[in-house]
Amino acid sequence: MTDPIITIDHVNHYFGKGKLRKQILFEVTAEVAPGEVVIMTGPSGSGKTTLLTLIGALRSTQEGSMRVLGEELLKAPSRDLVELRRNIGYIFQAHNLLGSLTAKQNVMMALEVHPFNKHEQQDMAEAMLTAVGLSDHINYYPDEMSGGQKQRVAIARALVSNPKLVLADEPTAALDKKSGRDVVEIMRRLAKEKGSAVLLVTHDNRILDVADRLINMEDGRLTSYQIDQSPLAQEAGIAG
Ligand SMILES: Nc1ncnc2c1ncn2[C@@H]1O[C@H](COP(=O)(O)OP(=O)(O)OP(=O)(O)O)[C@@H](O)[C@H]1O
Repeated sequence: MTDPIITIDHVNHYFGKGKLRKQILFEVTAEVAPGEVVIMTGPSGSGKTTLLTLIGALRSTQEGSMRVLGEELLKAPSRDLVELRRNIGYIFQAHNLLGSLTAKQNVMMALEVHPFNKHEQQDMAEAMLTAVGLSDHINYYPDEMSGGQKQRVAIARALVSNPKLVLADEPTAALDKKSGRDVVEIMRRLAKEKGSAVLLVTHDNRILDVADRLINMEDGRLTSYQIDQSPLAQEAGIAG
């Protein structure tokens, strides 16, 4: 059997010091396999983003074991974390595009640490922007694009290097129904074709069916559920 891309074992996480120290994650245990698309749902403030940033090596694991792409993150030296981050595609809420660069140049930046020449980088960036529906905006600057278009550039940037792991926090929040579906379909295709794992956090019940598996965070504890038992689906009256 192939190794999981993510293995989380009894992870606890705390914010604050001394009397203000507060536990946010409790004994979180989970695995994500290559090629798998996992969607994490859960109420605001339940710890989803905290877990995503721990998995993405953007925050130090404090307790428990966190293995990502074969690397143990607990007590890992920072140079290993830097290396690991190159193999992860991040789509977070603040899309952090560089205003002085065009859409294509922003996407090409993600290829700089990879062994492609300029010409290949340009072709790959254009192909990925086309895949997210931005073929007409390749040379636009962020200021000239809508929120949804900027989000799509950020998604193209995260996916262009075919990362083994994609972590996405509300990737469809700024998108209309069709664009939202398109981008999650692109992520799903990447997972299936390249054996990458995709873990995405969403409140968008229109995309839950894209997942192979659903997990739910509540008060810092993680549980699995079936799509027809989804708390979001039930809320929206689409259960069953
Ligand atoms: N840097 C921090 N310092 C202290 N507390 C924090 C910090 N970051 C998050 N928290 C707290 O940790 C808890 C979990 O936050 P987190 O952002 O992980 O939740 P979430 O499930 O992603 O919420 P949302 O769906 O609103 O994004 C919240 O109570 C939050 O206030």
